[in-house]
Amino acid sequence: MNATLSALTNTVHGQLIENALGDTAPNPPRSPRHTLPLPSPAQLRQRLPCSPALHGQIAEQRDAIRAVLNGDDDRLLVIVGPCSLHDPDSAMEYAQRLAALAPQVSDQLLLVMRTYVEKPRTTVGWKGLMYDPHLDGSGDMAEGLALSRRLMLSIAELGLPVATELLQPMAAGYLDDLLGWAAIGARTSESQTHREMVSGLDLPVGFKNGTDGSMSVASDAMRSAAHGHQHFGLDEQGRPAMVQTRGNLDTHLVLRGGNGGANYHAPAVAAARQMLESQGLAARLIVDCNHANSGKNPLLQPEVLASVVDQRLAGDSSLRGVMLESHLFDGCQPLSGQLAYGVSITDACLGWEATQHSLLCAAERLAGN
Ligand SMILES: O=C[C@H](O)[C@H](O)COP(=O)(O)O
Ligand SMILES: C=C(OP(=O)(O)O)C(=O)O
Repeated sequence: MNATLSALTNTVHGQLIENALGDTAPNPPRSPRHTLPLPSPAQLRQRLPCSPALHGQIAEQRDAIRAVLNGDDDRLLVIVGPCSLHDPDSAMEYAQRLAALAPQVSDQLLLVMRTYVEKPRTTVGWKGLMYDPHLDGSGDMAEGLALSRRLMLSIAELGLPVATELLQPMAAGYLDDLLGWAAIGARTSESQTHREMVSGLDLPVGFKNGTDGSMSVASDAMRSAAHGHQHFGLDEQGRPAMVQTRGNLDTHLVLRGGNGGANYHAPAVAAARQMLESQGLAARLIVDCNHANSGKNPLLQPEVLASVVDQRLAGDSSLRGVMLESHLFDGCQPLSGQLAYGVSITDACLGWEATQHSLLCAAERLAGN
């Protein structure tokens, strides 16, 4: 390994780019990139298979989520869990708690676990378990893919529907058979490549509004993804392929706020609904309670959730779901030194106790108690 590569593997995250590109980096690599082989999606699926029973469960969960989003089931969809998974033990402890809560609220809420293994970064930072499972910048993506798939399988085996953000279209084939729901994030809703990918997925997908608050990038995305496409992609064996898709009608808008502030209050929700309807799209909305809707203060998420419940009780049936960023404990921590157990290393989260309390309250209020 040359000196720059070894500096990359030994350096704390956040310093990586500086060390790789900075003036002081010894022996910069001659080639601007270096490649290492990865297994194909088919190889990983064969190594970590989804059993026929689990496959059936996931198909039923997708239909249940579709029924909520279409309004055939008037429960509220709740996509809840860590901003990112970085430690299998705390991820599984969280999943076990959520799986125990799910039946207590299932008359009113359909719980789905955020199982996020890829993180879009504003500039640079840790990009998720799939990219760097050892949390040390070594970028062991082969292990990252396997660990991500193993975790999703274990969470699904607890009976929970699994949700993730699909960020790298080439990586979707390693995991998409395990998903009940997927998001396209605020930074990629405008991307044609992501819209093409969604058009070939057989699952409900939420497009987030842009980081600037623009809702039209998401409605354009919904219209694009509803169409069939022909696009460049990979087949199951990882070979370059022309992919032909059928179009995905199970998409919706996720309101996450933007640079101008929150967009979960009734006037913004009404504007979103009107915009969708004026374009011939179904008015199906999910409110992300964190990000710009909480001003990145995760402890405000219960207030956002309570507002969605108020709006539902006042008769707004376009609000079909919410998303919460929640971990075992409140807050977040930098990725350096000894990490505290159950605390996010990306966006700050709401701790489990407050999460459970707000979901129980929401269920009780929706039940009319
Ligand atoms: O939810 C996650 C973050 O908001 C997103 O990944 C961007 O994070 P960053 O601005 O810290 O890079
Ligand atoms: C990155 C996320 O959100 P957004 O795309 O809204 O910033 C997320 O939900 O993890």
